[in-house]
Amino acid sequence: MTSPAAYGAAGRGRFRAAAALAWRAHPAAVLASGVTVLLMGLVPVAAAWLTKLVLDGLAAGSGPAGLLVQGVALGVTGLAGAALPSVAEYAQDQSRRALQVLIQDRLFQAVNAHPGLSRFENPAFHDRVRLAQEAGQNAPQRIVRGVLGIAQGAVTLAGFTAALAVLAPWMILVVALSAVPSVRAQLDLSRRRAGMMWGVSPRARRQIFFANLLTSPDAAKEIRLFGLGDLLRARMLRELRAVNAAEQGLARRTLRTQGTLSLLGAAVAALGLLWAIDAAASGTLTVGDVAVFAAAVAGVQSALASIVGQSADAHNALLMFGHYLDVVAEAPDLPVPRRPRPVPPLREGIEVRDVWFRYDDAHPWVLRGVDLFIPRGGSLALVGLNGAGKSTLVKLICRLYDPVRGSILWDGVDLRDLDPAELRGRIGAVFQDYMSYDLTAAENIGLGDVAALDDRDRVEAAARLAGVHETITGLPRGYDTLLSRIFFGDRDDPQAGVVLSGGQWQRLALARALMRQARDLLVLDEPSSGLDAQAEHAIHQSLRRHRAGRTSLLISHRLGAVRDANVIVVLAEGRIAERGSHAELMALGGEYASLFTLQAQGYEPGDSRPSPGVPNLPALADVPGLEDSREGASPRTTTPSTRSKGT
Ligand SMILES: Nc1ncnc2c1ncn2[C@@H]1O[C@H](COP(=O)(O)OP(=O)(O)OP(=O)(O)O)[C@@H](O)[C@H]1O
Repeated sequence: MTSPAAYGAAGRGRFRAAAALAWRAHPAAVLASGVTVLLMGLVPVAAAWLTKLVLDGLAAGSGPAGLLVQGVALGVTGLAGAALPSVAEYAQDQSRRALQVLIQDRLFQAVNAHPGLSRFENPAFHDRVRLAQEAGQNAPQRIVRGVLGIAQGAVTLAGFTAALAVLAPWMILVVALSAVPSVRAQLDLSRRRAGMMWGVSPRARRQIFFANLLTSPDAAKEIRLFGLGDLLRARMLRELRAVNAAEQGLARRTLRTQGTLSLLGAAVAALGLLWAIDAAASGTLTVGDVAVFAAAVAGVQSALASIVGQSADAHNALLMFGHYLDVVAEAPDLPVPRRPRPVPPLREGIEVRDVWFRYDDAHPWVLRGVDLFIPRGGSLALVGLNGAGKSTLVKLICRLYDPVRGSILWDGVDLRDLDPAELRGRIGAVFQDYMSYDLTAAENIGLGDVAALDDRDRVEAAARLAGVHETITGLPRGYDTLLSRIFFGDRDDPQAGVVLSGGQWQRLALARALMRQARDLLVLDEPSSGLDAQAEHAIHQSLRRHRAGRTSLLISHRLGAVRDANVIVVLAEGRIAERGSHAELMALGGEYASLFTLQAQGYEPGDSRPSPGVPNLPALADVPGLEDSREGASPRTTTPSTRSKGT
């Protein structure tokens, strides 16, 4: 557990960070807020004293002329009391808006600064980012407002304490003592609130996940086909109810605590007032004194309550702000060298040297001592069954993760010694799980090379290479057509989206990678899995011409597409099982040969025999629940499939 001293130091650090941010975002608004809240602290004290002076004057028989100054002052105080809160709110809103921009900017700079993928696959990171976003929206503002509120309460408290010191010093002690349990209870509640929010965070995340799933265009088809709507809705509600139950528990505790504290405060005020009335009856206090006494007791209590409430809120905001500071200060998920070596154009090649990798210590090894070399200008194809580790190896070559053991070398230099951004600047890649951006067709392609985003000639050239140019020119606004399933509407509306087919999206993704055609290494992870046979053939012809003389790494389950690679590497369970040219591997008669033969057989009529070395799948009729129940149905046979995830 954190010690109180360490906690205090952390709290002070967070406060300094929040104050510095607020000042940096909008100094004038912070100054204006400070001045207005201090004046607001003085108003009730001034009003009470002026009221006392007016009442005492009236009791002493002064006429309107004698009380003119006090009356005008009382009016000005009332005006200030009415106007200042609006001015303060305006200044605080200005500060809040400026702070939000600054904070979101820093938060997402920090998120972008992670060069790898591991953080994004870690649920705790997502929880922290979500809380950091929530905290970033309002925590610094709450902290600053809390401190200003405390200052305002302190001014009011000092004024009324002075009044009580004159009229009934013992009452200061009674009111102060009655505030002690309030301070403790509010701080306890604040700590519980921060703990509760962290505790329900995974549930809140799941609730958002289910809610998004229910409206996601990607999921809509399966949800309807499999009738998943009610199940997902029930799961969403289960998470929401659990979050609500935790909040409800805290709300009940807050109600109990605050109810008890209010009763205690009312009892103290009632006792004081009884004493004041008695003292006035016996002539110890004037009528004005009674008025100022009643205002002072109420003022001290409400100033104390406000100080305690503002401290608790600021304390809670400080705890939440900790999540933001943690995310912003988090070290990059992959170590980035302080002085990275430059990444010159590839001269010799890329070497994977005895690479072992697993996603974390609890996971099994995905790659087990992989060695390979992609010479400059050469093409290497990776093949293997699902889960063999092909995409993982590609991600390591792009340094989205670091090998657990072994290394990957770019012209003999370990990737760990290079700047990841510079390295990626030398690579063009399309991944199996490519992105479809709700942007125009031109932007979807141009994002492959941000510097050439507006270079229509290059965008078109990449689109032609990927065989998608004709499709795009046939769209209502050609390259400027918005491609989207979210922003969908009237055809004449420039904001309306057009929906593409899966294969068309895949060609766009390929075109995006081909924007980097001049880069040193082109990585194509299943670039054609969603294409029809004709398109696939055309694309591979085009890529073959395009890849000639360029360094490329190709993954495909369609072995016909990789047969002309210089070297084909067969991965099996994270190890290299075979390597060689197509002819060499066919002559070897191993796994590649059996997979290739099997695929070739798929195009021959009437041969459904399983090939050696390829896992055989059960026939559908052998799978429980999938027996063919149709009467007289002829038995069905299934052929083992090597289709990729993307198909
Ligand atoms: N982000 C991840 N976290 C944990 N395990 C992962 C992750 N990505 C992949 N894996 C695991 O690593 C193994 C290899 O996956 P990988 O995607 O590299 O295989 P692949 O050969 O590309 O398969 P496919 O042909 O199906 O695309 C699989 O067992 C998979 O479950």
